[in-house]
Amino acid sequence: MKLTIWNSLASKLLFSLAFFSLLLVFGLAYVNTKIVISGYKKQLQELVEQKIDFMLPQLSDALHNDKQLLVEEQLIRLSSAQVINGVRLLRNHGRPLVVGNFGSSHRLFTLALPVTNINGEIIASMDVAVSDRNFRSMMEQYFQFLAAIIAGYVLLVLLLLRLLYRSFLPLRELTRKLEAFDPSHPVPIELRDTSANEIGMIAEAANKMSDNIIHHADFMNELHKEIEEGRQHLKEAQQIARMGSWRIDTQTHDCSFSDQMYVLLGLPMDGMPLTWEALLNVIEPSQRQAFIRALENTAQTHTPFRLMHKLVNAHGEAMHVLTEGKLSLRRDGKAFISGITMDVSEQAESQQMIEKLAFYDPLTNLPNRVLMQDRLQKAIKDANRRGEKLGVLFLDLDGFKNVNDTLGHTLGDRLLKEVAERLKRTLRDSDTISRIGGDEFIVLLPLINSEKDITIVAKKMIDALQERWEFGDKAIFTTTSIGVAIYPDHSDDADTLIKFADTAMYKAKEDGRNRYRFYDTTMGETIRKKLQVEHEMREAIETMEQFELYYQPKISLRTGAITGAEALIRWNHPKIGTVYPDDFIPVAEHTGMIIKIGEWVMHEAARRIEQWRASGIVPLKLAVNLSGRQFGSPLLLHQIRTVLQRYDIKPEYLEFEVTESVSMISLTESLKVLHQLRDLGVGVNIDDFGTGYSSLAYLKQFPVDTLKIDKAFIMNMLDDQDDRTIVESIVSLSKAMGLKIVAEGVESIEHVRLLKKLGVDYGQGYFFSKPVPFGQLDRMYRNNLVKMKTLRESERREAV
Ligand SMILES: Nc1nc2c(ncn2[C@@H]2O[C@@H]3COP(=O)(O)O[C@H]4[C@@H](O)[C@H](n5cnc6c(=O)[nH]c(N)nc65)O[C@@H]4COP(=O)(O)O[C@H]3[C@H]2O)c(=O)[nH]1
Repeated sequence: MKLTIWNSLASKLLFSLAFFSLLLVFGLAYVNTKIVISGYKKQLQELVEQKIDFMLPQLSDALHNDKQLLVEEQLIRLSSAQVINGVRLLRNHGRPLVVGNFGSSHRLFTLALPVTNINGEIIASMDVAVSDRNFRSMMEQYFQFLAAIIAGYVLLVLLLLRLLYRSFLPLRELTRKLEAFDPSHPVPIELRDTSANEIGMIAEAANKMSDNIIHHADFMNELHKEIEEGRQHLKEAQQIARMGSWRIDTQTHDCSFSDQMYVLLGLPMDGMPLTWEALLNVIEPSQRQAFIRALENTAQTHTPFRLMHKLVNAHGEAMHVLTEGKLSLRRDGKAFISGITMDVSEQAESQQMIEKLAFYDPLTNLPNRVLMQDRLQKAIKDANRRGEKLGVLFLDLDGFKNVNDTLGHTLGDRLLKEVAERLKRTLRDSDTISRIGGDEFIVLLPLINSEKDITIVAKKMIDALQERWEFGDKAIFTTTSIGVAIYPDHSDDADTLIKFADTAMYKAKEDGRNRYRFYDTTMGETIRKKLQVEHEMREAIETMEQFELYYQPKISLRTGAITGAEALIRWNHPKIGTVYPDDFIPVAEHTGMIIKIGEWVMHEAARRIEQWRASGIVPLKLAVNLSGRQFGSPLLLHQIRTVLQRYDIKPEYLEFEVTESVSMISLTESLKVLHQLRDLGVGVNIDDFGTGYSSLAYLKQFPVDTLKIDKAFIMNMLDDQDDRTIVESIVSLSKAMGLKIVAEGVESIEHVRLLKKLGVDYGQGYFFSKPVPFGQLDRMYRNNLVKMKTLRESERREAV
């Protein structure tokens, strides 16, 4: 509403006040003037009447007596009074008598009086013209006074109006400020007039009110901020927790959802309300009924519900969710179910993962020991019920540690995965393959009738695992040892069966690896002994005093001369006596003690070479065996260099024997080490050739000059045509490749004859000499030198 002069209360008040004040003033002035005038007139009349009364007896008398002059005199005297203009006497007889200026316009009023005689009879009437002279001056004074009073009054009114106007000014300011007052952004009204009057009180009240509103607005703002922060916090919390909240009307199924719920369901937040049908649609069809039932049950029984179920959201993402809801009543009495839905896919996956980790090997995805034990127990029960046997096969890869040490764990892991795959391909679905740690696997073979069944499977596994493994440019050769225990033959207890299979596996390793062994009762003792050996070997390698190198000479089959010797370690055990390398090298290899032992062997052999040289004899070439772990050790080259330097011997007097299987674990790595050895100037032989299934094509790349044919072939070649064929082909191929050949295990003259016939260069075996202590070798060598010298001389003489 616009404030105008017409609707302004102040202007109305002011105008009214001004108008009524003036009306009052002028009214009062008018009345007062009237009173003053009438009072004055009355006074004048009384004065004139007094004068007339005073002269009236003489006038009456004069009239009565018709004394004209006296009458006139009387009238003149009367008219000479200051307040009388003139007199006119109207007699009953005769002409009117006028005295003075009766007709003057300055007459205030005319006083008509009867003139009576003493009898009371009217004898004349007299008109007296009362002068307005005094009246005028009196009235002038009166009006001046009145004007002064009115002016003063008007001034007073004006002052009052001004006061009033000024008093209303704060109200105008208040109006303006109230109009401008914005409750959403309130600012203090701050009216200046706070004087102690009604307006001041209003101003003060308005100030207070604005302060209160500001305070309230501040409070509301804070509250709003807090609510907003709370809402934001809730939103973020929902985002972080991947949790949406919702509300569903139990009757109409009208839904309302939080933003995160839309996100969760993969639906756009375009203002379109989410419907009950849309919600049901994303729930995994098989779980929809369960969801509806849970809601209905909550609506009926008022008990909260908690449901784990699956969703497939609008983006097609499947997720595990946890939905919880409870019944709530609105103020209007309507019931709805409010709740939350949380994406627990990660937790579900973690849970699955935990369960998987608890029961499965993460590398190969095979059952782990826990699950295998559980399955074994069940399988035992089944086998018991059906009266069948059950095979427990304990597998351990041969030389897996070498793979890990030389090629790294990544490749080791790939190998294990591949092993798992090959085992799966080899076995039936009903068989359980488990990895129980490291390179150890356990296979459960149910439905077994006899040992023969197990033997077939064990062989199949050995065959499957000894094939070449190729990983990029790396080819690995490895074999497997398997121990077998059978339910109920060996035990009816799961743990015992596993333990027995493990024991049998150790036996398979001891017996040369790449084979299987069935458990028998004597094996336990062997294992115990093995642990004992390990313990005692640890003590023995502290000083190395219990160890001794034996030497087995290598003989030239053409000349019969000793051309070298292989250093073979012996452990002179204080209680047991001589312990042969086959009984402790695998343990030393397994535990890593081989590195220290191998270093000692190199030193010992080098010391002997140096000893020969010092005594003036051309040293024999001594061959030192390198196990897989030594071959892959980064210390190997350093150790060899140290030895060569320390004993100051020529590298050509030292050679190293690496078994075929070790050298073939990884072609790339082996080639690298073999080249490094050749660069040092030391010789390298491939030992036990023929057992490792290596291809001669690979061998061609090896910087080696000698092959040692495994003694098993030599020892059997006279009786076994296959072995003989193998020997023949190794010899012919080696010759074609320009390699020297050493035949080990030469036990008889027949061996020698055949080997010579085949063209083998060197022989090593019991026929020539068993491994002997250095002193003995030394004597043999010196005698041989003499013999050779004599032979050469007689040959020379014969020639001459
Ligand atoms: N039946 C029969 N056997 C014969 C005949 N000629 C030699 N032998 C035996 O065959 C083995 C030859 O050594 P190897 O094949 O390198 O096989 C060696 C070698 O691989 C390993 N070894 C020995 N000494 C060391 C060593 O110092 N370091 C490492 N790493 N391994 C060693 O122990 C294995 C066994 O050594 P030993 O028990 O000394 O057994 C020796 C030797 O005594 C024969 O005509 N008939």
